[in-house]
Amino acid sequence: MPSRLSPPDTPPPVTNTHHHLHTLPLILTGSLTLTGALLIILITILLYRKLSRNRTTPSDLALTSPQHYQCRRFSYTQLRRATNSFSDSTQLGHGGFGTVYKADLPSGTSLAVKVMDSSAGSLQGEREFHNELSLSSHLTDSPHVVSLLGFSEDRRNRRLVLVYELMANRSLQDSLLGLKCVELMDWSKRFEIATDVAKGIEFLHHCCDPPIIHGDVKPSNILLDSDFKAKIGDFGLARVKSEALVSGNETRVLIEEDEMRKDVVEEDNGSILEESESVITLFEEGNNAVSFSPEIGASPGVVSVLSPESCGVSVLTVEASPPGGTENCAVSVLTASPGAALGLSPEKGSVSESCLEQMSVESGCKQKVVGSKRDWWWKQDNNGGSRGGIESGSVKDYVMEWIGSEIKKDNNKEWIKNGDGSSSSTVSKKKKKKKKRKPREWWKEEFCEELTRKKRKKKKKKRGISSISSIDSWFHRDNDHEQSHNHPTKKKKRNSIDWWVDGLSGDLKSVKKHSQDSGLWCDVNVHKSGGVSSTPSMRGTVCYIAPECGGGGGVLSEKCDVYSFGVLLLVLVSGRRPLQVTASPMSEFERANLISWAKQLACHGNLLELVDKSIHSLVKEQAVLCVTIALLCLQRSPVKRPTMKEIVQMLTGASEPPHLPFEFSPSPPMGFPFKSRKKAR
Ligand SMILES: Nc1ncnc2c1ncn2[C@@H]1O[C@H](COP(=O)(O)OP(=O)(O)OP(=O)(O)O)[C@@H](O)[C@H]1O
Repeated sequence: MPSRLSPPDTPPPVTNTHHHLHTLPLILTGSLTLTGALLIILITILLYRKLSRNRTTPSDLALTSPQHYQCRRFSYTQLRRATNSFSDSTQLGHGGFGTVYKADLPSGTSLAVKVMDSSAGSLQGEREFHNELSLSSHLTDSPHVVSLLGFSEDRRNRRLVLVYELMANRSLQDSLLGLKCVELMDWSKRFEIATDVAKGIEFLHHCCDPPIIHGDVKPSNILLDSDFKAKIGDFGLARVKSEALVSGNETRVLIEEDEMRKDVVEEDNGSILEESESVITLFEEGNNAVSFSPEIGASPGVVSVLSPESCGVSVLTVEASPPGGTENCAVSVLTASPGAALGLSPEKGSVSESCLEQMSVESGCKQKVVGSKRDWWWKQDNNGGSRGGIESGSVKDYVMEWIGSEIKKDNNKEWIKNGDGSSSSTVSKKKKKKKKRKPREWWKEEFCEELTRKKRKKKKKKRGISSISSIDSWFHRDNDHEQSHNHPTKKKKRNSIDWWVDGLSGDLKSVKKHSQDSGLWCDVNVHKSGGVSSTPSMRGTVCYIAPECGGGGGVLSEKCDVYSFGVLLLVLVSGRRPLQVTASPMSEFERANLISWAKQLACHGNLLELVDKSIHSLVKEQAVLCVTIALLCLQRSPVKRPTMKEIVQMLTGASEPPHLPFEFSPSPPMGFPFKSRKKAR
C-alpha cells in the first residue's frame, strides 16, 4: 500500500498580523512624535508671532486700537505706486513733520498722502499721526473740515502715512501768499473763505462733543478745494477740550515786581546778580510779571539775566557764583541781547560788545562770550516747557534781534540813518529837539531813546535792581493801552516798540526741530526781500498763537483758536504775512507787524488802509467788519474775545455788526464837548 506521504510539516504561514502588531507601536509612536513636533513648531510659531507683535512699535499697537478701525487702512504698496514711489513730482507740500504727496489711484481717484517724518527721534510726527487718527471720527460731519480718509504704514521702514481728500488748490498759504491766485483777488472769495473757516472752527468748538480745539489755525492749515472753498486741516496739534485744559507741572510762579526785587536781593548775596540787575527765566502773558527761578545766585547754574540798562537784554550763564562775593565768578554771555543784536548802542551808534564789557566791569566778574544766538534761543527753549516752546517774551526778544539783523544788513543802512544821512548815534539827540517826529522814525527813536534813558537811570542806581521793573516796562506793557483807557490817571507811556511787537507771541515748538535739522537758529524765514514768513515751516506759529497759549505750558482753550482766527482774518484782508518787511524797509517798517499796524489804523479810524490793494469788487462794509472782528479776536484778555459762534453770526449778518474794542476805537475830536457846550450857552 502506497504510503501516503504526509506533507512535510511546514511551518504555519506567518501572517502579517504579528508583524503589524510589532510595527504598530512604532508607527504610532512615530506619528505621535511627528504630531507633537508639529504642534510644538506651531505653538512656537504662534508664540513667536505673539511675542514679536508685543515687541512692535507703539505705532503698530496704536493702529490696532478701535478708533483706528474707523479709518480705512490703505495698502502701502498701492500708495507707493500711486505716488510714483513718493517722487518729488507728486509732492504737494512739506510741513514741519511730514511731506504731502498727490496719489493718483488706478480707479482715477486722487488723494493727498502725508508721509510722516520718520527721521530718528521724530516722535512729534508719530504723535501727530495718532492724534489725527484718534480725532478723525469726531470730524466727519462738517463740510468745513478736511476729511481724513485713512492711513497706511510701511512696517519695514517704519513709515506712517495719513490719507486725506485732495484739496486741489492746496493751502491758503500757497494760494494767497505764494501763488497769489487771481481767484483770491476777488473780495467775495476772501470773505467766503473767512466765513467758511469761522464755520469750521465753530463746528469744532460748538458741535463736537467734547469740543475740539484746533491749536494751530494758520493759512497753511486752511486748505482750498477746486472751487476755492476753505476747509480746516491738520489736526496734529488738536485736543479735545478736556485734555486741552492742561496747566499741570509747568505752573509758573508769578512774582509781583516788588516781591521780585526783594527776592533777588535776598538771593544774590552780593553775587553777580546784584550787579546784573535783573533776573528772568520765563515770561508770563500780559501780567507785567516775571517768573523767577529760585536757584538763581544760590548755586552754580544757568541763569538768564536781562540787563536793559546796560545794553538791552543779555542772557548770561552764571558758571560759578561763590557765596563770598563776585571776585572769582565767571559769567558767560551766551548771546547778544536784542539791543545788542540790534547793534544799537545809543552813545556809540554800534554794537553791544561795549555794553557787555561795561557790564563785566561793573559786575566785577570775568565774562566771556561762549555762545551764539542759537545758544540763547536754546536756552530760552529749555526754560520754556515741555513742548520745547518759548515764551512770548522771547518772541519779542527774537523779533528785536531780527530787527537788529535787518538793520545790520548793508542794504538797510538807511534804517539807522536820519533823512539827512546822519547816523543813528545822533538820532536821539536830534530827535529831542524836534517837536514832531517823522512817522517812519518812531521805532529807531524808541530804541535809542529807551536805551539811553535806561543807561542814565542805571548810573543813578548803581547797586539797585530796578531793572526788573525796567524789563517789565520795556517788554511787558501788554495791557497798557487798556489800562490807560480805563484809568487815565494811571496812564503809562507805551513806546513804539511795544506797539510794534504787540501780538507777536508764539509757541515756537518746532524751533528746536528746525534748528537741529537745518541749522537755522530760528525757523522764521527771512526772505531775500527782507520779508519774514512765519510759515510754512512753523508749527504753533509765532504771530498766530495766542499769548496765553505760548510756550507749551499755557492754557489751551477755544479762545486760543479765536485769537489765531483773528490773525488769519487780518492776513486774508491784507493779503500779506503777519510779520513782513518789504524791499523798501524804511517806508514799510511801521507796517511790518500786521497786528500792531491794524491796531494803530483802528485808533486812527482808518481800517480800510489795511485792505490788499490787489483786491477787486471790494465790499467796504465787509472789509471793515472783518478787521473789526479780527481786533476783537486779538484782545489780550481771552474772556473779552468773542466765541466762534458769535463770530459766525457777525460774519453772516445774523447779529449786529460789532464795535471795535474800546482801546482801539478812534478818540473823539479833542475839545468837542466844550465847544458844543459853549455854543449851547
Ligand atoms: N489734503 C491736502 N490736499 C492738498 N494739499 C495738501 C493737503 N494737505 C496738505 N497739503 C499741502 O501740503 C503742505 C504741507 O502740509 P502739512 O500739513 O504737512 O504742513 P503745514 O501745515 O504746511 O506745516 P506744519 O505741519 O508745520 O503745520 C500744505 O501747505 C499744503 O500745501
